[in-house]
Amino acid sequence: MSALTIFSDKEASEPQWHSTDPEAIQQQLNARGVRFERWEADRDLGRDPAPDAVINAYQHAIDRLVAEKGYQSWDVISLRADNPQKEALRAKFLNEHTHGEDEVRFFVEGAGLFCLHIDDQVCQVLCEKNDLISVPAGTPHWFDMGSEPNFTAIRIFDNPEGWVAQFTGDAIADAYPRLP
Ligand SMILES: CSCCC(=O)/C(O)=C/O
Ligand SMILES: [Fe+2]
Ligand code: NI
Repeated sequence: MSALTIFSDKEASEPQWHSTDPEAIQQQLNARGVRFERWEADRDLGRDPAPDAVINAYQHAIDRLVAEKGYQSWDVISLRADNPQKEALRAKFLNEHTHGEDEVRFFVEGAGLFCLHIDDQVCQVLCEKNDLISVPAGTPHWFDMGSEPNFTAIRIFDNPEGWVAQFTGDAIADAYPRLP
């Protein structure tokens, strides 16, 4: 179940707010400039889907986002617990970073934890299958896929190059809860 937990960025041990209600989550995130919607990820992709198969299955969703916002490129990130690079990839995304464009992700399988550092708060969004999230350009954030990753997400970019990040060098992520 999707969830949002909000902390102060100075106190990681005691959440200020928590909900699993999609409407309440949406309200809190929208108020901070973050788009959060429940879309329909209803295509059967098999156990380990090839990126092209995921794109083909969800071309209609990509087309909708491109028509709305003019996005220029997209790719698929899909990780399973048997991926030999899972620890390195987990560590990479656990570093706080920003992008020069909105971070648009459509979860079509599994789950992952987006942690958004907005003003003086940290918003931890547990994104699950069906969730569309768009984090404004320049928002410091990190992402936890957990020790046994299991998710497939379509990433949509506002540039032709795809994923480009600037790491902030702030170790804030180390203080906050992670997925098991
Ligand atoms: C579900 S996408 C996770 C990886 C990524 O693209 C990113 O930018 C995390 O912050
Ligand atoms: Fe990111
Ligand atoms: Ni909960």
